Amino acid sequence: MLHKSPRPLVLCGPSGSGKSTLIKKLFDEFPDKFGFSVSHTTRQPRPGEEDGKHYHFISKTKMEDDISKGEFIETAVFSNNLYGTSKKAVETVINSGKICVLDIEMQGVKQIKNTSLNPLLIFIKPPSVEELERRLRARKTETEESLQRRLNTSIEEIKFGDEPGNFHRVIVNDDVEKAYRELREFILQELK
Ligand SMILES: Nc1ncnc2c1ncn2[C@@H]1O[C@H](COP(=O)(O)OP(=O)(O)OP(=O)(O)O)[C@@H](O)[C@H]1O
Repeated sequence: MLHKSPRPLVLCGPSGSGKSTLIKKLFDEFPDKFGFSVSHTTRQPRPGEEDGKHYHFISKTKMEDDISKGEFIETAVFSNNLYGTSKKAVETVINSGKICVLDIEMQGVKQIKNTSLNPLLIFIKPPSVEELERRLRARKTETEESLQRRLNTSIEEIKFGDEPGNFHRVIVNDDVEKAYRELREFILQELK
């Protein structure tokens, strides 16, 4: 018998809002249930990031070439770098029988709404832009310039997240355990 695959999950939110932290908790608790759609990016790896696990790190020319061949579901320019989800990345997870989890930004969400993927859309919202700045500074992954770019973009992203109808759920990541409980309950309820 054919089984319809469960809806993919999309987590979106400003850089530093806590998407990776929450996704990691979900994978730690349910290693066999969820699988991560590994995005492509032209940005440099951060310390500890593995090619093929956190991202597929790719050159700008190769990525532009693959985009023109129609290999991507969504692409975005963020902080001077290209990001995107390849059709293959999502297929790999779905074919493994797991629920596909995508971490994508605002432009990608707009594009994915026009596909047949029909994902559950979750916005991870920081308690404030000031707190977002504190977290990004504490993470020590950004230069002053890329930090400012991320903070500037976050204002528009938060507006998009708050707009009724754009997401199925908005989760404020104030206390991380509380945010995770809310995420977990929402997902398990929706995917029952
Ligand atoms: N509720 C929280 N309270 C305090 N710090 C947090 C909280 N959630 C996440 N953090 C910390 O904030 C930083 C940003 O979180 P994280 O890297 O998960 O964000 P992100 O949304 O995945 O960012 P990016 O889009 O840049 O990858 C990390 O150092 C993380 O440990």
